[in-house]
Order: sequence, then C-alpha cells, then structure tokens
Amino acid sequence: KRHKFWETQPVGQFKDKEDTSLPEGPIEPPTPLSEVKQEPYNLPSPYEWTTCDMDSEETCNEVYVLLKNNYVEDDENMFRFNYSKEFLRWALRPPGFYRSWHIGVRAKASKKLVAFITGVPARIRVRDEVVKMAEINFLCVHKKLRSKRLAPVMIKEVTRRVHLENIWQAAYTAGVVLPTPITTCQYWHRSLNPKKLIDVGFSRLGARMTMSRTIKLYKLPDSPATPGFRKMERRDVPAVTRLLKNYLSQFVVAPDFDEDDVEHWLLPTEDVVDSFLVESPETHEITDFCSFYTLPSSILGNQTYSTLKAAYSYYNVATKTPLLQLMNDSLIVAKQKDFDVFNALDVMENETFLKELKFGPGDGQLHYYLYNYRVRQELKPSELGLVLL
Ligand SMILES: COc1cccc(CC(=N)NC(=O)c2cccnc2OC2CCNCC2)c1
Repeated sequence: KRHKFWETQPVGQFKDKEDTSLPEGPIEPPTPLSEVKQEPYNLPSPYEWTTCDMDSEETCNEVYVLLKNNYVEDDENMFRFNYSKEFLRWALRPPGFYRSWHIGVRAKASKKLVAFITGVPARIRVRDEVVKMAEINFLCVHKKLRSKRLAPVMIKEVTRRVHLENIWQAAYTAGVVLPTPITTCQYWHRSLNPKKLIDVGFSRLGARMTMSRTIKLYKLPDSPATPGFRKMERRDVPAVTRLLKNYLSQFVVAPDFDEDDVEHWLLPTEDVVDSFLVESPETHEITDFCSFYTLPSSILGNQTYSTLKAAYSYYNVATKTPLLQLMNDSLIVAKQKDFDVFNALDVMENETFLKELKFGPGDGQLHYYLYNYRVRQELKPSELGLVLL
C-alpha cells in the first residue's frame, strides 16, 4: 500500500537500501526516443493538460494564484509558501529551459488551472560524473482535488516530456519520506525580526526571556563588517564562476555551473535573489561570495500580519574571509532589506556557523532525491552542494 506509485519507478527502493553491491549510477538505461510514449498520459475525464507559458502575464498569474492558495504549508499549517511571479519566471527560465516542462492541468469546463508541475534542465555532478538532469519542482494539486491520484500521472507526464528531450535523470526534494532519500537535511532559522516572529507564532519567547532581551539577543550591526563586501555585478560573473566551481568540487553532489548558469542563478534580481562578494581592497581579487533567495510565506490566520518575509541561504563561498563573518554579513544585509527570518539547510559547510550565528533548528526535514540514479550510500548533508528553490 505504502508508496504504491514509487515502487513502480526507477528509484532506490527501501528493500535495496543495505545492498551496497548495487553499482552507483543510472538504474535503467535510456529508452530509444522512438520508444518514448509520444502522446500525453490520460487524465481523469474532467481534466486536460495545458502548457503554462510563464512569459504570459495572465498564465503566470494563474500559476502564482494556484501556488499561493494550494502549495506547501508548514507542519502546523500556519504558513504557506508564497512564491512571487518574478521569482517563478526566474526559477523556470534558466539557460536551455523547455516551455513544455511547465505543465498545468485545467478543468475542461471552467478552464481553471487546478494543478501544476515543472522541470528545468541542469547539469548535476555526482562524484566525478556530470549528468544532464531535470530539476523537478512546484508539484501542486488544488486542495479540493487531493487524493484523486493526480500527482502520479503528473509525475509520469513530466518524466515523459523530460525523456523526449533525451534526459533520463532528475533531482527533487520533498518534506516527506519517499523511496529513497540521497540525504536528509535539517532546516534552521535565524530570527531577524523576533518580535514579529513571536507575534505570528513562528517563534516562541524563550524560557526566562523577555521580549526586550530577545530583541537585544538577535540585534545585528547596521552594516557589514568585511572590507570590500559589495553587491555582485555582471562584470563579476567570470570570477564568481571560477570561485563557485572550485568550491563546489568538494561535494559529492553539486551543480556544474558555467558562466551562463551563474549569470542567471546568481546575478542579483530584486525581490528574487541577492548576491554579494568580497573584493580585496588591495588586490581587487574576488575572494568570497554569499547569496540568498527571497521566498515569502503567507501567514494563515493572523490579524496583524499577512506575510512573512523570508530569506533562504543559497550558495556561499569563503576562501579568505571566515565563513562565520561572511554569513554574519549576509544576515546584516538581509536585516537591512527588512527580512523577518533567514533560513538555511545544514548542507555544505552550513553547520559550522548555524549555532554560533544564533540559528535555531526548524521543526522539519527536507529530503533530497535523485530519479533513475543510485547513490552508493546515503550522503551526509555536508556532502551535498545542491540547493533547490
Ligand atoms: C515559514 O513558512 C513555511 C511555509 C511552508 C513550509 C515551511 C516549512 C518547510 N517545508 N521549509 C522548507 O522546506 C525549507 C526550509 C529551509 C530551507 N529551504 C526550505 O525549502 C526550500 C527548498 C525546497 N523547496 C521549498 C523551499 C515553512
């Protein structure tokens, strides 16, 4: 009964978990393109497939509204991700993207968008193999259509469309345990606006703590400490690419970014992604880099506030500046930009700064998965160099 769908898919199965004799790499070979199913999978009769053109203001708005009302909530159903339209356009149109991988489901009668799933192409290195993959994200079924088994057919359809582009692997995350995580991450939160976080129930006042003591505890300087700390600009793309490629090479799983990827994913885009670097005042060498993306959450059922402004740690590289100091500067600029909270996973070297910078553990986990690619044994989060949106 459990995982009826996932037991039919080329993913690491729980029963194979201990079998270290199984080789690392693709689980199934590619299918000849002529043998890939040419027509879409069948949906239940009231529904039809649609391709969502995110360049269309109208369609982008339909996707935004569907996600705003029906996408992922925290375990206590107090918050729901509220990805902005400009964020969605950024997330779904990286170099080489396929419009056909932005898949919607409409009710035939009303033409209402009731479900969504996406893929974007990425080159992901697993140890020393660079693999073309699809990063799957934004799987969302309208609350009123849950348990109609729409998700399995949507996953099969995006898989079919990825196969049509001769790509046979994928990467995705979920808050639930499916067969079989390549790693399981803890998430952590650093309060920037503790009064609001306590008022909305995101945080609780610590024992023997007053509000004024709590505000003082999380207070940050008004400006970054590191000399040469500045916003990334287009002219920095080659140097940041070199810095990032070298840094990510230490992890077992990481994106294989080129300059076009860095230009898309890491150049600052207002209210979407912020990135900063340290340019040595003496040598003008770029020695460090930090970035975070903007993902607000709707606050469900609070009279005073409707939105939680959250920054999510993205890619950070410290080669001269201590990582602790670099990340504290990241917190400082996030506070300057009026974020309420700064979130991070315990991936890469993040656990070296989380406690010291006053992050508190979140109440959930994020599991990472690869499709049709077996990893010899489960990774430690510190071996993972991949952050999905
Ligand atoms: C605070 O508002 C929330 C609204 C919905 C869910 C959650 C909890 C949660 N599930 N958080 C995460 O998944 C998370 C926590 C820290 C860093 N990245 C994260 O998820 C990212 C990456 C995966 N796709 C969603 C965004 C919180």
